[in-house]
Amino acid sequence: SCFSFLPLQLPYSFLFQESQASGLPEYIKIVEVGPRDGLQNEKVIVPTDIKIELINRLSKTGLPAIEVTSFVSSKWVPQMADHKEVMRGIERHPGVQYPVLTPNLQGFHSAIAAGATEVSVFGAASESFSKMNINCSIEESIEKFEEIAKSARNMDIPVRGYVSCALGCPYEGNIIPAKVAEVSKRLYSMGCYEISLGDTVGVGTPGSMKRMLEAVMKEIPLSALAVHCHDTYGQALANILTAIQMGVAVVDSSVAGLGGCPYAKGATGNVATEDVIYMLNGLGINTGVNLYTVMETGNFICTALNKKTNSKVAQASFNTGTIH
Ligand SMILES: CC(C)(COP(=O)([O-])OP(=O)([O-])OC[C@H]1O[C@@H](n2cnc3c(N)ncnc32)[C@H](O)[C@@H]1OP(=O)([O-])[O-])[C@@H](O)C(=O)NCCC(=O)NCCSC(=O)C[C@@](C)(O)CC(=O)[O-]
Repeated sequence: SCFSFLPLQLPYSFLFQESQASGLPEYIKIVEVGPRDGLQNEKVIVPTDIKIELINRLSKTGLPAIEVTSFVSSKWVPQMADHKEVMRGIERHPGVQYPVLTPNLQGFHSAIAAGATEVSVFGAASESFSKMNINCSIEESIEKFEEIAKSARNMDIPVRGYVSCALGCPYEGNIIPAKVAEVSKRLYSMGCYEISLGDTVGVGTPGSMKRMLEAVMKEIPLSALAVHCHDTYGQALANILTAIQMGVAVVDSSVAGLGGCPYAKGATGNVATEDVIYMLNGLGINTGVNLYTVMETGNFICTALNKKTNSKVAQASFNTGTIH
């Protein structure tokens, strides 16, 4: 193509296609979940200094939020056992949020002691998944999250809320949109500033995304919604496009498409951050994130893990030496 000789340093605004597609948000916030969701499923324990360097590199890309680690039981998720060291070891950039996962008060207190200034609680719209993931029912999880929300409020700590299995469950299959809306509403009502709707197994399609969002949007303002898509069935970008066409302006993604949930067998990684940025750049939507530095960071972590990137954009660019 005529762009094949574009120097990599070219301001990427130049690469924006012309139209600001009407009706789409002008700015989309990307929440990078690679260091947590991406790494948690790695079989081999990733050295703590690699995790820290990954986060430090991501902090220089313009990403507004980077999920650092999880304050969960190391018996359940051994990869996150170094949560304190990672939280303490990273360089924090002004203006970047560094949330961490906390399933209960114990996790919340250790997160705060390690210097966390934002936490995420993680519930599910499926009873079976809740049990397998955090060893309690949805109702019991809400009680634990309420305790976190209360303590967090007293300390001015923002709380984000996840709803897993929003488009399907690895154990129960279909999940009805009304259940997703109900759990989302409870998290929002207890003070979660944002609800991230997780397609944990990556089985959703634009059709199920639309039906689910229509139900959730009746209960929660659009400005408080995020989507978190895994790409198991190759539908993640289509699902994200559907969500942003409906006005959702926060998208979770993982550098190099790393990841998978340890309690959702067979589920692959999150949608790759590189691929989301490329799509949004093409739509003329601002993210403030530099695609090249994210690709370099993807290359860093894939080399460290001795893995191939799952980002199509990174594969294409490294194959041709260009970015179109
Ligand atoms: C929630 C628990 C802890 C309950 O686990 P439990 O066994 O029911 O906990 P418990 O309260 O009965 O305590 C048992 C032991 O765990 C310890 N414990 C208790 N709490 C903590 C804590 N916070 N941090 C560290 N240790 C903890 C506690 O101290 C005790 O230790 P022991 O006395 O036996 O030595 C457990 O089930 C767990 O750690 N689960 C991990 C779940 C997880 O991290 N899943 C992956 C993230 S979710 C996800 O990926 C989905 C998402 C968010 O990305 C969105 C999407 O894609 O859908």
